[in-house]
Amino acid sequence: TQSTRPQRLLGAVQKNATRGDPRSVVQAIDQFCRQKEWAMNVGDEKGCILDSVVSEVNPATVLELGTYCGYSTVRIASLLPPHAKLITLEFNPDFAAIARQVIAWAGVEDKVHLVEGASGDWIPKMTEQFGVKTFDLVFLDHWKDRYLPDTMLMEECGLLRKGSILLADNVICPGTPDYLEYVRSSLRYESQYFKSHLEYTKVEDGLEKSVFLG
Ligand SMILES: O=C(NC/C=C/[C@H]1O[C@@H](n2cnc3cncnc32)[C@H](O)[C@@H]1O)c1cc([N+](=O)[O-])cc(O)c1O
Ligand SMILES: [Mg+2]
Repeated sequence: TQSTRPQRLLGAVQKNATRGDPRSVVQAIDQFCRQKEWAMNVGDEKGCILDSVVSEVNPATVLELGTYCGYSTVRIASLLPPHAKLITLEFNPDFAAIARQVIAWAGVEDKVHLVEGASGDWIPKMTEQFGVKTFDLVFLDHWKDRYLPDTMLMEECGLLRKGSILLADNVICPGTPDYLEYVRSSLRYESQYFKSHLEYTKVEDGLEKSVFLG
């Protein structure tokens, strides 16, 4: 039977990356996406901005919405201090299965908790299920029409504290207009746009970094 793109991406990781070396996994995926098949990873250019925000925040608790194949999961996890926890939500079981293997190949599984399920169902259960009170950093990269409702849900569930950082991918392409309007106009956020390009292309895209002011 035909393989899927995520399966071919995993194959490229197992062929070209060194087990236990997260940066080589990131590099292998970027090479696969540039030379073989485009895939919706945050990519190398926006990935550097992601890296700088993660390093600056030095978070103890991170939530990622939309694991896909685990590219940004591995990128973030490779920069986390010991004992830090990254919870990543993915509701597509096929993508989750690939991501688990990518995360394992990178050797960062001890820092990552991949939850197979929908953000809308799991955000209200974060505290009771994982003992997380608030998130220091949230990376939004799932369906673009879920960014705003899930942000409001995180606020309602008390998962954001004064200083929590939201970092959102694709605010230009494919675009998240309602989310962008909200974080840029709300008095409860201080927002900043990092201009970049859509992964592996010359099309404009960027990341929006929003600090929750409490
Ligand atoms: O559509 C894009 N991303 C959607 C990503 C979606 C991923 O998050 C999961 N998901 C969705 N809601 C979920 C709720 N809960 C859990 N997982 C969820 C989906 O199963 C998928 O694995 C996208 C598109 C382009 N593009 O150029 O077209 C570029 C990008 O960088 C992108 O991120
Ligand atoms: Mg994206």
